[in-house]
This record gives sequence, structure tokens and C-alpha cells, in this order.
Amino acid sequence: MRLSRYFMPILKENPKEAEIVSHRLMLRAGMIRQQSQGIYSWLPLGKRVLDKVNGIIRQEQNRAGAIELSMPTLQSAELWQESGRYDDYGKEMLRIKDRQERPMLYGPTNEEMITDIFRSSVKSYKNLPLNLYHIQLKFRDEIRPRFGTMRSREFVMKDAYSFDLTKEDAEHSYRKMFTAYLRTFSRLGLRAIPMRADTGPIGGDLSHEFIILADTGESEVFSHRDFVNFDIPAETTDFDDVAALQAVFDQWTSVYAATSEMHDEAAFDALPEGERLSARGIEVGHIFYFGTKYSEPMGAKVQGPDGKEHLVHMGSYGIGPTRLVPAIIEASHDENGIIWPASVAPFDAVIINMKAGDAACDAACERIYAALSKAGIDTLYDDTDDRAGTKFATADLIGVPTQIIAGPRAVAAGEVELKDRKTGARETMTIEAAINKLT
Ligand SMILES: Nc1ncnc2c1ncn2[C@@H]1O[C@H](COS(=O)(=O)NC(=O)[C@@H](N)CS)[C@@H](O)[C@H]1O
Repeated sequence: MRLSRYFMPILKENPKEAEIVSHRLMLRAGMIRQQSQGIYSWLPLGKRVLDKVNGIIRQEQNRAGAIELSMPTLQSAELWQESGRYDDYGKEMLRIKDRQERPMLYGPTNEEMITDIFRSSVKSYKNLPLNLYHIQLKFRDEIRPRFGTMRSREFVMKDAYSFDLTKEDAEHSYRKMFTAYLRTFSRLGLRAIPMRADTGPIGGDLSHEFIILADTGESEVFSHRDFVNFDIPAETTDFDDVAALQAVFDQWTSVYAATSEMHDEAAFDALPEGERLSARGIEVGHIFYFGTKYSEPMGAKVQGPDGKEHLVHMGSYGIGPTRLVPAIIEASHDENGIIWPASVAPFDAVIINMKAGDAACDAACERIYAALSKAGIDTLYDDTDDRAGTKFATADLIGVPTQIIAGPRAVAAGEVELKDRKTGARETMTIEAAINKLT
């Protein structure tokens, strides 16, 4: 992508309304723009990152056996009246009426809708276990949206819903998602700790929040230091192996970890001083087992092997992609800007032409740009006539992992300089060597 033809509205100054670093950097890097309170546009650079985050979430949901669909954002009130949540949900629910005066709502979550889809077509235990998910916009009229897209009113959620014949089967489905979440956050460059959590308006009696440690996190967390050494379940994990997933779950729940709502002061203080970790964290995922809470009022049942009707046991599993993008920045930035993990970077490399208009520099950059693009390397080419200093600052701000710097002196010797955004390491080499190194 040539920067001269792209749309990346960089802000020179720190926007005054931004209170935390991720909000500041997302605005300055031209990734998002607030349209109204708690409601954002994702501009091209931010959309690229969000799409990569969703891609990884999707891969790990599919690996765990979940099946993707897409449900609407607008829902009829009737479904929520069936489950009894319409009145309970409170002011966070955006209630609307259509032209026929029918009560509708902008969905904050989809337990009722997915149960309706299930009950309309699944009648036999032979179709279980089933896990259906989508990645879709939600609306919650948060009383105090803040920190940019970290806590917004309209936001994207991956929400998955599992259906099983028995509680035991449902607990295995829960552990499939538990394992998938550990893998997902690790691939995003984050260390997430599963914490016993409160179930709130979703309900149920088994729930874990996945928290990443960050000083600006809204959650207060207490955990055992051992978490940092636990191995992430491998790509080869057999998700149908009940014992294997039980072992993962047992290990990751074997040591103390709780959010402030579930904190047991005495148990925590019983830990040796050096093993206690209390910090602030960001909730990036939340999973629930809630049995027949929705299947009972909505009549979602299957015929069991005994020929009798059984209400299905359900769980729901949420991840916040539009919260993950700022969370990754909170965990990975420096004083010059964002440092993207390669897995979610908006571009793999950025070419900095220090002297656009200089024939030799232009030729060298065009050659590199063509070679990288041909090799499928997502490349941003800063071909603008900005000063070199501005280009360096922009490249550091937007956090692309590899910078290729083409200056007149180096180019005259047939060379360019590679800079690693994360380590700051610089290496001068021939243009040929640079192309070979990156393709
Ligand atoms: N206001 C918000 N802004 C951004 N992300 C949010 C917001 N509210 C929730 N999330 C994200 O969405 C995830 C799931 O939300 S939740 O309420 O915990 N769970 C559910 O809604 C269940 N239906 C799971 S399918 C949270 O862990 C968080 O990462």
C-alpha cells in the first residue's frame, strides 16, 4: 500500500480526551474515530488489526470444533420476554420500536436468539455436542463508556454457545472453550489468566474471566505467580480427548486466581509472600456454564438415548475483539508508539523513503516494494514528501514490526537499513540481502 494513496489520519498531538496510552495511540495512529459517546469508526489501519485479531479467534474457535454463523444485531423483544431477561436487563439494553410499533432491541448478547435457532431444528441427542458462534456487533448502553474501544457502547464480540445432553458433556464443552481461549490469547501475544468469576446477568454457576495484566486495567485481580510458567496447550491438542482437556483445566485452575468480586483474602494471604501477585487487569474473555437457564423457559430439548425428552445443557463464551486491540497496545508499546506482535500487525513491513523524488531512492524503494508485495509481504510504502524525521516518527507510532529505511547515502552504496521496531536493532545490508531476509 502506498501511503500517498492510503487513508491514515495521523494526529501530531495527544488528544486531550484520551486517558490511557492505548486510547491515545489508537487516535494518534489514525486507527479509530469517535462518532458519538462510546461509538467508534474503525479506520483502515485499525480495521486491518481488528480483522487479524478476528482471524486468530476464528481459527481457534474452529479448531475447538465450534461452527461459525452470523446472527442479526437487532432482536425482537419477544425472545427476551420468553427467557424473562427483557425486564431484568435494565438500562444497558437499547430498546427500540419499528414502524409497526413492535418492541425490538439492539442485542447486547445472543443467548435467547441462539436457543431459538437451536430449538427450531435440533431434536435428537445425536446432533450433540454442538457449539455455534459468531463475531458480531453488540450494543450495551454503558453508563460510563471510556478508554476508547476498551469500554465502548457499540463493540464487537465473538460469542459462542454450546449445547449438550448432560452437565458432564457440557463441562467438557466448557473445557474445549477454556483451552481454545488459552491458545487464542497466547497467539495474540498476551498472557491471559483464567479467573473464577461472577456470572452476572448471563447467569449460571461456573464461570471464568480471562484477564491480561495491565496497569490501566479496570479489574482488580489476585493470582499465584506460577501462571507465568504454565505451558499453553499445543496446536496438536485433541479437543475430543476429555482427559487431556481436564488436565489442562486442572492445571490452569490449580493455583489461586480471582477477580475482586470472587477474592478470598484468607486463601490468598495463606500463599507465601513471593508467590502472591495482585495487579490490575483487563477482562478480554468470559466463559459461562449455565445449564438449562435458557433451554427450560424456551423449551430447547432433544430426545435422549432413553427415548425421553431432555432439556439441553448450555454454556456461552465471549471474547471482546474491539477490547483486545487496545489491550494488546497496553501490553506492548513504548514512548514512541505501538509495538505490534507480528500476528496482528496492520502491515508486516514499512518502507521509509527518506528522500522521495530522489531518483536512486525512489528506484530502490520501488524495487523493494515490488519484491515484497510479490512475495505476499503486507507492505506500507511511505512515498510521501514528508520530512525523514516525520516518517521515522510515523513508522514508530503505527508499530509495524520491520522498518526498511532507504536513505540517499546508503542507497548510493546499494544498501538499505533494516530496523526492528520491538528491539530497535538496526542492520545495514544490500538491497538484495534485505529482500531475501524478508521474503
Ligand atoms: N462495553 C464493552 N466494550 C468492549 N468490550 C466489551 C464490552 N463489554 C463486554 N466486552 C467484551 O465482551 C466479552 C464478553 O462479554 S460478557 O458480557 O462477559 N459475556 C457475554 O456477553 C456472554 N454472552 C458470552 S457469549 C468480555 O469479556 C469483554 O472482553
